[in-house]
Amino acid sequence: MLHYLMSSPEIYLAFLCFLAISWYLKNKNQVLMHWPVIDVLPSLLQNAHRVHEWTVEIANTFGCTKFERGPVFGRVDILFTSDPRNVEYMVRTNFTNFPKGPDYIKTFDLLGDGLFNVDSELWHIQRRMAHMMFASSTFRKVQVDVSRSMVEGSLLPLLSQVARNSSIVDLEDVFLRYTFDTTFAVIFGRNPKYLDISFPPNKFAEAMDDGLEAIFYRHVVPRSWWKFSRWLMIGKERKLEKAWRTIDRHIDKFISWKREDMLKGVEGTDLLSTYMTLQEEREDRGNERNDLLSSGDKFLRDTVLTFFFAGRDTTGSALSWFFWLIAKNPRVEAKLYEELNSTFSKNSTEATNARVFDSDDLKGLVYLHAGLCEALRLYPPLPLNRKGVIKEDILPDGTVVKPGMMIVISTFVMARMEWLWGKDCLEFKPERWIDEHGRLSNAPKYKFFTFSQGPRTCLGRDMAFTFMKSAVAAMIFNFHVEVLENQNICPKPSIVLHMKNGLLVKIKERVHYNDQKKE
Ligand code: HEM
Repeated sequence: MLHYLMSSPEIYLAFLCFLAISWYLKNKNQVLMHWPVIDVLPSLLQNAHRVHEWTVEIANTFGCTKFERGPVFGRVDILFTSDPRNVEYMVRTNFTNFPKGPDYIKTFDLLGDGLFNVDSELWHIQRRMAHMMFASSTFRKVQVDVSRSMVEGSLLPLLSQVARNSSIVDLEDVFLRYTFDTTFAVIFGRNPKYLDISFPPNKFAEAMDDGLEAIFYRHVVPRSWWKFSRWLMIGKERKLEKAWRTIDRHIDKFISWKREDMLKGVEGTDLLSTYMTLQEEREDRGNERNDLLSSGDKFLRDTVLTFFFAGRDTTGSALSWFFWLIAKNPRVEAKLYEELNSTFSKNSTEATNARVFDSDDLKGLVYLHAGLCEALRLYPPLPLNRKGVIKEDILPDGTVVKPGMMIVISTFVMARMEWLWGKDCLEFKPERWIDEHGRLSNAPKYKFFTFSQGPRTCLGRDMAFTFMKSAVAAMIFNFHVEVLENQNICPKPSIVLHMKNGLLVKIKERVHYNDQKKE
């Protein structure tokens, strides 16, 4: 038989094809297929469009920790884990052994040497500086004032207009515009008015989106491939280059504006002004240490871009998923409305006649806080986190990790594990976050990594809650959001958990509001 096959190459080839096709058909429904040489690359490419759902399937099939090797030509050992014990160990207990690593900064090179990217001493210095700012009462007040004025001056008027026209609007687009304006205002001290009923274009926002998209693709294709594309300047890398130039041009302009303001003696309380003032003070003191503050506009560029990247898309994505969950759970919406109604202190605005909540009111809204935490659990805006390894170590589940390995943590998977969150893990239940005394419960915190934990925990968590709460409270109190039926709502394959197709809704003004107007 073998002799016969060898003497007829066509038959031999056909036989090989038959074997390969049968093998493929037999294995094609497997969650992960291992091919010779290219290993799991075809599975990754095949599932890239639904990467978050795929990671859940992997965890359901193989358990919440799985080791894989990349293709031969882009060899990298990857460990996927969603075991909270491992995550806690890496982000807190033995934090110093799990830095972001040099590969991270190369992949996210657009962000330069900003806080998000760097490790060791460079990270310590920046973290201390940024922490001081985020903890200051002045900066907290800026956040409260900015969110209130954006909700009152832009968000509610826009939604009233949409309601009056009975138009259909993509709520995710609205929220990304809202968080663009709020984040921009706290960082640069100006309102760019991206959230407007005319839905204006914005080159800076578009460049940020393109940059994010290219960075995501760097996670899907082998490292050698995206580096080769970069060298040739083709595909997503070309798009990234263009976005990079646009971003730099804009940030240069924002820094110049600020410098002009400072020369005119205009004092700002935004982040950029604060960093620039620190730089000036350093120069005035004649401090010769070659530290970050003396590294000029490059430091300012990397810092403000990092804050912008960290704050805008994450918070916008969280709001979109929250409203989708509310639409699917009218019981929760009713309870939220009840809580808002009993809290509202009479402070309606002249401009819109709509009602916004002040920061003291927002602090006491337990059910609202619980609802947001629950949405952030189910749809973590940063669903994947990456770590490197310095020294060989053993994770709490017994997995050995070695230098050079890439560890990928999925908080999206974590929310979907029955053994961790119970049989109802897929349900949207704000009650999970409230104890028997009606107070916010501490119990779920040890398994909640949406903002990460430990020394590198999110710096903007409170800011995100401020922006989200002001928007959600005013929206639910004044409007009912009706999500259009038959939409395919699913996560977009991206670094940030956006919706793939947006969220189309109609807006209805609440009846109670009209009733009170008549009084
Ligand atoms: C719902 C909204 C947000 C979520 C879910 C979120 C989540 C996270 C996560 C998971 C990390 C850790 C990332 C890592 O270790 O690689 C992080 C870090 C960070 N976040 Fe947030 N974030 C949000 C909003 C914000 C906002 C509004 C800001 C402020 C502008 C901000 C600033 C930062 C910064 C500066 C870091 C880096 C901290 C460090 O490396 O030391 N975040 N965030």
